[in-house]
Amino acid sequence: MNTTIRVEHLKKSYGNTCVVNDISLSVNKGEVFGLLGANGAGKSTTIECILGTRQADSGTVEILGMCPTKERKCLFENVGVQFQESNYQDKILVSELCEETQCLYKEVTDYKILLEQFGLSDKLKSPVSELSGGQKQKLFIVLALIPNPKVVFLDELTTGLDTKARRDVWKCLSELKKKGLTIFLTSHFMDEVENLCDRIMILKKGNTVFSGTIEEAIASSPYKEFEEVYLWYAEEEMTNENI
Ligand SMILES: Nc1ncnc2c1ncn2[C@@H]1O[C@H](COP(=O)(O)OP(=O)(O)OP(=O)(O)O)[C@@H](O)[C@H]1O
Repeated sequence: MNTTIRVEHLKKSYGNTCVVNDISLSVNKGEVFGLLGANGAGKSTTIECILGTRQADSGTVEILGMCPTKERKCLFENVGVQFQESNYQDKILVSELCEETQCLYKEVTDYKILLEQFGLSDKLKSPVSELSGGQKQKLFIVLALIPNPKVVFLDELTTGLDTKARRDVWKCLSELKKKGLTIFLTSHFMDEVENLCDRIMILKKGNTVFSGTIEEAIASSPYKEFEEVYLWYAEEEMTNENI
C-alpha cells in the first residue's frame, strides 16, 4: 500500500470559529510531508484530528489503512508521535523514561542507539527535568522513534534546537526516510522544510492555500526564495516593493 496517510475533508471548529476548514491530503510511503502555516493557522489541531486525539467535526482519516479512533491500539504500534510536552514523573531519568516507553510496544528500536544518534548518550542517567530545552526536544524525537514506527508525526520538529543539533536531526531523519519511514512534520523553519520535505501544504486561518512540491510553490509565486514564497502564501500578501 503506497498511501500511508489519507485525510479527506477534515473540519474542526472551536465554538463559531472554524480552525480546520475542509483539509484533504495524502502522504505516500517514505515521503516527508510538511504542514506549514503561521502561529494559529491550525497545524496542531489538524495533527490532533488526524491522530484522533481531538475529535474532528467531520471528515475521514486513514493511517496505514486504519481508522485512528477505531483501530487505535493496532495503529499506534506503528505510529510514532513527538509530543511537545510529555507527562513524566519529576525525578525520572532519561533511561527510565525510554524504558517505560519501550514497554508500551511489542517491537522496538534499542533506545541507546537512538540516544547515540541524537547526541544524548551522556544524558542516560540524567533526570529528564534537568535537560536543556533542546535536549528535551531531541529526547521527545527519540521517544517517538522507539516503537520503530512506519510513520512518525513531528510537531515543530526542531524548535529550540541549536544549529548543529538541527542538522543532526535532519541527517537522522533522512536516513530513516531512506529506510521507508513516512514523516509528517510541522516546522517554522523554511531551510528545514527545503532540506527535508518532498511535499508541503500551507495553511492560512485553517484553509489550504497551497499544496504541492517546493518547486511548484516557487513556480506559482512571484518570488524565487522559498521563505519569501512561504510568507507570500501564509501571511498577509507582501507589497510590490518587497518583490
Ligand atoms: N482547545 C482550544 N479551544 C479553543 N480554541 C483553540 C483550542 N486549541 C487551539 N485553538 C485555536 O485554534 C487555532 C489553531 O490553533 P493551532 O494550535 O492548531 O495552531 P498552530 O498552527 O499549530 O499554531 P502554532 O504554530 O502557534 O503552534 C488558534 O486560533 C487557537 O487559538
